[in-house]
Amino acid sequence: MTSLKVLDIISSLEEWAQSVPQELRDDDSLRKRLFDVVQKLVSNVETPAETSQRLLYLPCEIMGAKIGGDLDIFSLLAASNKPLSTEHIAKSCGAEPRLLLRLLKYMSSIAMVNEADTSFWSPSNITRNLASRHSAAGINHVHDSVMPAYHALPSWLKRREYKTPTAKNDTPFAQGHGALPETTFFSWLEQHPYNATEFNIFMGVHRTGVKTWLDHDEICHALHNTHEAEVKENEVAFVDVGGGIGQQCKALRAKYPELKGRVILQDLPQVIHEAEVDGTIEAISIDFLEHQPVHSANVYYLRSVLRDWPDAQCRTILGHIRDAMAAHSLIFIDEIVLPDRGAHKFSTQLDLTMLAMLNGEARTESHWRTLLGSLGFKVQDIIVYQKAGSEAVIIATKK
Ligand SMILES: C[S@@+](CC[C@H](N)C(=O)[O-])C[C@H]1O[C@@H](n2cnc3c(N)ncnc32)[C@H](O)[C@@H]1O
Repeated sequence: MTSLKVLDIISSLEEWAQSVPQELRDDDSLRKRLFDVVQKLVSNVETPAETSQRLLYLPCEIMGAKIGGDLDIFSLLAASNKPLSTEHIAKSCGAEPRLLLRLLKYMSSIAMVNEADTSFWSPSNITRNLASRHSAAGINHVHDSVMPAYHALPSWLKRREYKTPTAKNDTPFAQGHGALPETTFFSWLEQHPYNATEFNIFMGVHRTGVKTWLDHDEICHALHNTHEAEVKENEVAFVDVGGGIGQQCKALRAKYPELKGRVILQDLPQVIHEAEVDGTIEAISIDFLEHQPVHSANVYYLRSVLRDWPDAQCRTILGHIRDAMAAHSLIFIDEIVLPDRGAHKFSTQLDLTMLAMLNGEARTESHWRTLLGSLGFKVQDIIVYQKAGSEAVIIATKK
């Protein structure tokens, strides 16, 4: 007979599944604890048949999200103050009602939308999470650019005898897309403007809702100390190396409008072309594998850049920066710093994605220290600002 305690816990969880208690909404650390424990519990109680159901049909989830985004179903439902009929949604997105009903039934079975009544639909928590242009860009990027690389990874690893790649070419990405081995993800984007736009939008906001380096006092303190000590009007306060379309430069200017000195965004020409910056930020096209044209800046900042490259290319990129640094310059490496044990799924799945896309890698703390030490950097601090994803800023000077 089932014990009363187990029944009580199940009833509470059933209640919470209907409506999350306010306490959990208000306290993010409690919410995260519940999120982690429920995931662990599911994997501990599932049967072999349930494990198969979960794993074998996993790609259907991203497919469902892609189709829902293509048809604008999520934003339509999220904006509506009453449940919408299948016919109403069909009219709005141009799909055949009979087919749309099948799609919506799948989406509701995984809580991507809510089945309010027979053939009537309302938004769920996931619908709202997926309703923005930014979420759509992430889904489009993974579905259209990343999935072929995931598919190729197992056979690519077998062919390469399960060894860490050392070159930037011959990637699972190139194999999966049927491209020439010398094609890298970044060179491929030049020929695929739609994918480039989705990737750049996704990069700008891929951490929406989570803390960033600018939310952390110790990191900002390091930035400010350098700033007060060294920067005059026309000196360089901050360079975002491989900064994409400029989100972090803009966030920095917004947080510190009084910051003196130039703020510079650097990226490939085709990305700089799409940069969304105003007159307070200078945008410069560079190839960071070739050179670092800005000398003696206060801070050289690299976010999610070095994970894209094997060690050899990281050495080249970092070597150019080191040569451009003055004694007072700091380098801020905003990256995954994996713990030696107990890494979270958010960072290990990113590590495999970097391997599949770019022969890249998420590195452990000891790996970072060895790499930076051998290049003539002195690590001053490693500040973890997002524990689950092991997101940290490594602050270093030139030795
Ligand atoms: C993963 S994205 C990170 C973008 C940004 N730092 C962020 O966190 O949102 C890597 C960036 O490196 C840029 N990149 C790749 N190869 C480059 C190169 N050779 N020179 C300069 N930038 C490059 C890409 O265009 C892209 O914007």
